[in-house]
Amino acid sequence: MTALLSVRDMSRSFGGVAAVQSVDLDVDAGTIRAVIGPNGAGKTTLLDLVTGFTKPDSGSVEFKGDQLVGLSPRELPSRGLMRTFQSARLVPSLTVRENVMLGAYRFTRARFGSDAFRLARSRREEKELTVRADELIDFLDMRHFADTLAPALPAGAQRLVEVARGLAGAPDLLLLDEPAAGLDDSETRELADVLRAVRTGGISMVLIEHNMALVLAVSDRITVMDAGRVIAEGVPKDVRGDPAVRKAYLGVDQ
Ligand SMILES: Nc1ncnc2c1ncn2[C@@H]1O[C@H](COP(=O)(O)OP(=O)(O)OP(=O)(O)O)[C@@H](O)[C@H]1O
Repeated sequence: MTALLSVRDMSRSFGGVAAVQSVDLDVDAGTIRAVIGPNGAGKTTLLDLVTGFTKPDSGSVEFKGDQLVGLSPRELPSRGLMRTFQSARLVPSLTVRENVMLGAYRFTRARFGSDAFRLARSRREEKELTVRADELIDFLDMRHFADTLAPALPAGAQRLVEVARGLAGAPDLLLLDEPAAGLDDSETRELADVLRAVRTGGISMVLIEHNMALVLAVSDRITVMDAGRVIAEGVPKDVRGDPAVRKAYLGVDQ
């Protein structure tokens, strides 16, 4: 089976720091791939390399058979790739619904055509986007927040809005950078249910996460990084028992 996403021999240094060194990463269609590792392991840099926010020193990224290296981040949503960020990047002057709608703008075509035509189309598209955003907001059980300005939300809820915005782009692959940061235990369990439902809906995911309960609950395969390198890869049961992982990630020597 060909992987949906295939990262090969990816490297990037910043000055003397080898943030990512010869990393391979595969994500099969319909699966969740977790990337874990201690602070500074290179997880976010890897995501930045895949999504064009950082240029690699060397390496390739194949997604649905196309090379992504050299593309700008803006080009990726229309190819079916969406991401979230480590700290929520919601637009503070917009409501939850409007923030979610932003994720779906790749579906709008109103910028083409004559003015009158454009206006009519833009109204219709705005309505479609609203319906789409509300479906996702309902899916995340956040209808009571739909008209709230994003900064007024609790931190945990803001993370979920980021996830909803990513889903609004109807991606084939959603890259999630620490979606459980700031969530309490019950919110994290809800997030696990959401991610499983998203996978059932056919969307694959890369999950960068420190919360091991979430990682073990939802991941099909786990990649473990330390100091820029992959030190282990496999199904959760095997990775959890790997001595190198326990030493590097959990700080235990047995
Ligand atoms: N733009 C940059 N300039 C200089 N150094 C950088 C830059 N981005 C990342 N680094 C360094 O690269 C290394 C990997 O950082 P990265 O943020 O990818 O790790 P991480 O695994 O995501 O960590 P965390 O779990 O804390 O988010 C770190 O040593 C970091 O300081």
